Amino acid sequence: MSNQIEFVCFSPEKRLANAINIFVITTLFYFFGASLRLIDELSLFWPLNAVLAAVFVRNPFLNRPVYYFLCYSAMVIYDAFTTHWGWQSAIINLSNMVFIIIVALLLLRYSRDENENNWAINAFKIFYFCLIGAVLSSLLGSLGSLGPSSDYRQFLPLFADWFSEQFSTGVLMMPFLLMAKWPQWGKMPAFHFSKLYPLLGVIISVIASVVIGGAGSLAFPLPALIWCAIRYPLPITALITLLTGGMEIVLVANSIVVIHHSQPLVVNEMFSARLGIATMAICPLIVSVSVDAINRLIKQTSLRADYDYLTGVHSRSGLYEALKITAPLMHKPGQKLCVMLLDIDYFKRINDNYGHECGDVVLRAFAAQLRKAVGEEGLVARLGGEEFVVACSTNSEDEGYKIAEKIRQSIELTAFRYQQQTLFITVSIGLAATTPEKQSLLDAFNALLAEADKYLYLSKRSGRNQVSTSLINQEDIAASV
Ligand SMILES: Nc1nc2c(ncn2[C@@H]2O[C@H](COP(=O)(O)OP(=O)(O)OP(=O)(O)O)[C@@H](O)[C@H]2O)c(=O)[nH]1
Repeated sequence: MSNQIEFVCFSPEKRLANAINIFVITTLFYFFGASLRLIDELSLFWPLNAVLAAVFVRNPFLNRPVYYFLCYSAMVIYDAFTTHWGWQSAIINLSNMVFIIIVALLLLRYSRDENENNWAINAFKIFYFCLIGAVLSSLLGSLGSLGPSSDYRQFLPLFADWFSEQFSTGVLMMPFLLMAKWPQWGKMPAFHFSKLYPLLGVIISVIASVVIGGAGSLAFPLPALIWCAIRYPLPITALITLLTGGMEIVLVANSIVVIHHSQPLVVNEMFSARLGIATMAICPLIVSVSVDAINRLIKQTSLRADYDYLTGVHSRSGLYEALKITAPLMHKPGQKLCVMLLDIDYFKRINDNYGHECGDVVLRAFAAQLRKAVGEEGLVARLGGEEFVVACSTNSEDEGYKIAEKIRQSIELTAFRYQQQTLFITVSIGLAATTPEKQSLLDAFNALLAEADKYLYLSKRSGRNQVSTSLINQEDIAASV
């Protein structure tokens, strides 16, 4: 579980401060929960357990018996001062501790190492761990509430009340308490009103629950909440979900959302149930739409892995993108498109003699040298291994040949360094050029690449470290370089 907001009041070194703070937080939230209590000593919300479980998860160093004991003491002392003191208080508060300890330990044991991107998995875990914690603590709590001489037929309703409260408060609060982080105001994106649509959707659907009523109306905010999940960061979604869930519980408890009777609109239970089911049915659809969008994004991203990770020059797909988008803007009508295919000579020997890491260093330096020689106007890409391609627009074939020869010479003269070693390499180049008439630059490039490949082969066969091309009188130009 990510530890994004440190609870500044806790630190592994300050044990006394930790003890005092644990005591104070327990007392404060006990007071808060007690203030919200309704009938039968059960509360509508009992935030204390979720808050303390989150404190223990976010500060793993607090997970020691002494701090658990302090929590328990604070609860019992609060009871002693405000209501009653005795075995019933001891058992009921023990049930609180059961929830806190079980949920905290399970989350620490199974979720601590996962990063926050595993939200879906963590959310499931929070759900199940709260379920386990709520069942066990409610068993104890409802027994404690009943007392020895009570009517045991009351046990089930008491357990149901206790359980539903513990479980719902835990599931609603824990995600927010665990994911919350301070907003980074400096990095906030610009505000657009459209960003509020999902939140407005939640508000409108809660209002619809009040107006329409019935059991199904409780599901009305679900699609808008999923919309929030897609549009907002996790902590914000968790906060909105917490507020919406809390609001719904308050509305039902106060009969503002009536789930048993018809409301101002003439509705029956079936109407509400159908609406609720339809609302829920659309949620998987929303999720699937978002998953589809993510998949398309991933596909697009992998297609547009525009740069080679090792050398920083274009990858093959990046080069194609550039030939489609940027190169046509720079290529003037009548200019030549020159394509050079380059292959480092005997590169395998570098790997064999100095290791693969040295090979990587040489590839990186080679690519940098290539970019320098080609300049801003030309495109450089790594096709794979030690094979590179250069595409540039020139005013004549001679100019293309001169660039190729300049590259060849600069590589030959460069001292490549790896650790204490100084290495010299050479490169073989195949060159092809044409004036693209009706063809697109990309089509012309593909045709030239095949031709350049043939001349590269010729360069290799003729002894390497040379430029081969059919275009011009190479000796004349070489002499002029
Ligand atoms: N270090 C490193 N080596 C690579 C990389 N990609 C391919 N190679 C190596 O490049 C070498 C290419 O060897 P060959 O295709 O035999 O060519 P060569 O030794 O350059 O010989 P010629 O091309 O005939 O002059 C192989 O040893 C590959 O393992 C890489 O990313 N890093």
